[in-house]
Amino acid sequence: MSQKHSFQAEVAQLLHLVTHSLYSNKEIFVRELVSNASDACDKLRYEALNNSALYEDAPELRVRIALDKKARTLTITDNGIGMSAQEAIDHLGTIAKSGTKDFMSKLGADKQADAKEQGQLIGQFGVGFYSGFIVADKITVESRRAGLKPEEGVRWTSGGTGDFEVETITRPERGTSVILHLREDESNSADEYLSAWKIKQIIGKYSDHIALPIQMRKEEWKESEEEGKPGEMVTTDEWETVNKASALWTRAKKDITKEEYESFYQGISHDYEAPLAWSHNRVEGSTEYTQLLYVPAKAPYDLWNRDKKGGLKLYVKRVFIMDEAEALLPSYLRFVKGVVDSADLPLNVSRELLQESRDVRAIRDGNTKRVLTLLENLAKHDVPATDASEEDKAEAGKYSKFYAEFGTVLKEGLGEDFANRERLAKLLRYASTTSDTATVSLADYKARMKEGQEAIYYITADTLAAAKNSPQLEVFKKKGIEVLLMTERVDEWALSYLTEFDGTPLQSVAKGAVDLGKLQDEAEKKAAEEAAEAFKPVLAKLKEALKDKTEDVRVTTRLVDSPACLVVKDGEVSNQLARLLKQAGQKAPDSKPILEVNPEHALVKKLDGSVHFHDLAHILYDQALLAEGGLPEDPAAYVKRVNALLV
Ligand SMILES: Nc1ncnc2c1ncn2[C@@H]1O[C@H](COP(=O)(O)OP(=O)(O)OP(=O)(O)O)[C@@H](O)[C@H]1O
Repeated sequence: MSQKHSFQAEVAQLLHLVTHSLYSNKEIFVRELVSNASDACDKLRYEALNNSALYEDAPELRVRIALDKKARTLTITDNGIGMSAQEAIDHLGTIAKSGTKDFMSKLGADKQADAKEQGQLIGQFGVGFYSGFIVADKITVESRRAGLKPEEGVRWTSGGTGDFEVETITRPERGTSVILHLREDESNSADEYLSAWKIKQIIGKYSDHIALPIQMRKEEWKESEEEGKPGEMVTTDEWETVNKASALWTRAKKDITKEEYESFYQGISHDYEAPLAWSHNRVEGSTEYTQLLYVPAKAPYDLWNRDKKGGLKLYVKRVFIMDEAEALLPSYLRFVKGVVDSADLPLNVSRELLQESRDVRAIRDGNTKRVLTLLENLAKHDVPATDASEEDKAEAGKYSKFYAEFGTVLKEGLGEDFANRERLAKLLRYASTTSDTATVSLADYKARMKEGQEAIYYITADTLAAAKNSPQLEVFKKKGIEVLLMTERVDEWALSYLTEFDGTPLQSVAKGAVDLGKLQDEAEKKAAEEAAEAFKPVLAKLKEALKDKTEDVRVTTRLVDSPACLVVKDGEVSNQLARLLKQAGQKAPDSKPILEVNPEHALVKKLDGSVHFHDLAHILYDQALLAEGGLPEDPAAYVKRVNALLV
């Protein structure tokens, strides 16, 4: 008796996408189904650690692929953990991963994305089992969970539209068979997957690294018995292993090709693109492990999400233990993908135990160092010297590409990883008053510093345009002093952890009094002091008029063309960050800014003795706020005041 069930809405949606947008990359279904089969064997091996009876009489784990040209089926069979009827209903009818669910609804809402983009996007999540429907118009799954009786097997059938059927069957052998009934259409393009040669080629491409043997029926050349007729390849009953069947990371580096490294990455990450770089090492010493770490070329759409599970696949002595072992990397490196195989951890290690293990801490430190070294190498060769080797030239541009994708999260490291702060600081890149793109390193900046310059100057703003045109920059521009322009939300927070670089302090040009030190000559200093002295009575009146809005009003030399600007005290959060915090509904410190005025400006000069003093004072303040991207507290009052002066 079979029972009908409906797919969860998201599955139906995913299935629609799978069949409509992945046609350009059909063959990935082999990788996905073989990877599920291999996972099922990993799970069995893991559960059997405590219950060896689960192996029944078949301890040799393997995956078999059988082709039936007449029936037009391709069957992938594993003798792994298998599924009970309820598990088949739960796992093959719903999407458990909440990330994928969110993503599906986002994708559904974004009608702009074309089919190819959608294909690439869903590829990031791994469509998994459902990818079978790219080539099949019906899938039958027959399974029996290890430990259950033969009569407790299950058959799951679906045409990949709204529903699926489930019935109980007798299945003596443990594990799962996924039977794909290949799609029949005008071109019968799915037929190519009935060719053993084709399947072997795909396995070579995606699944060579799978540690289990993947077997297919051996084919042999048979001469024809009839005279004059040509011979042909015939399928024998014998199974042969068609993959290398050794975990890639356990092999020696020199025996692994670039293509193998890349396809291994694609297998574990579901990424369509090749990785940007990788590092593969066997670490010996007090903690022994193998690490294979990849930096992807593209950031996932939810990279910013600090709660997103990142992390590496953890193996202990080649036994798969868990995915997304986040304890193996700090959060700011959550984009790194790869594998760690430890020789020391206990096989029954849990996520909780990982957090406390000293070995894990040593592995995490080791992984962090490796990734930083990898990035440093990319950075070093980003712009190759003219006499660089071909190998070095191949690395050109990779760091810029990396930084554009992942620079923002790397910055989180300043606040998170104190031990590596200096190394991280060297990896940072910013736009500056001499470069619109984020290519200036702190070391480049230092090398270009003016004679007598004592600080690395920077400004934070919402946009590059706002940063570039900010009044606080005027004196720096006039004197030809470079200022770093920072426009990311994380910048100010991150820089609060980096007060100096290589012995030179970092100084926000919007915080504290401007002190150009030796960059200002004596005559300039004297003129400024005199101007301040002469301006004292006006200042006193200004302070009084603006006492509710400002902490202080003072004369400045940082302005050239603008009448006024707002600054905050050293060590306080900038006005811009305070606004961001408020917008995000978070508590922002309620400190008042300091208004700095330019005594040389016509508008400021006009203040003295003006009948409109009060209005002018408020306009000055509101304009300073507008100039840095803020809004007057009472915009209507501002407009009224300006208009009163205009008419
Ligand atoms: N061959 C199999 N043996 C046992 N269980 C399986 C098998 N194939 C799939 N499953 C079960 O079905 C679930 C869903 O599979 P699916 O491939 O859609 O997603 P996944 O494997 O969890 O995710 P991903 O493929 O992105 O890693 C699996 O988590 C597993 O529980």
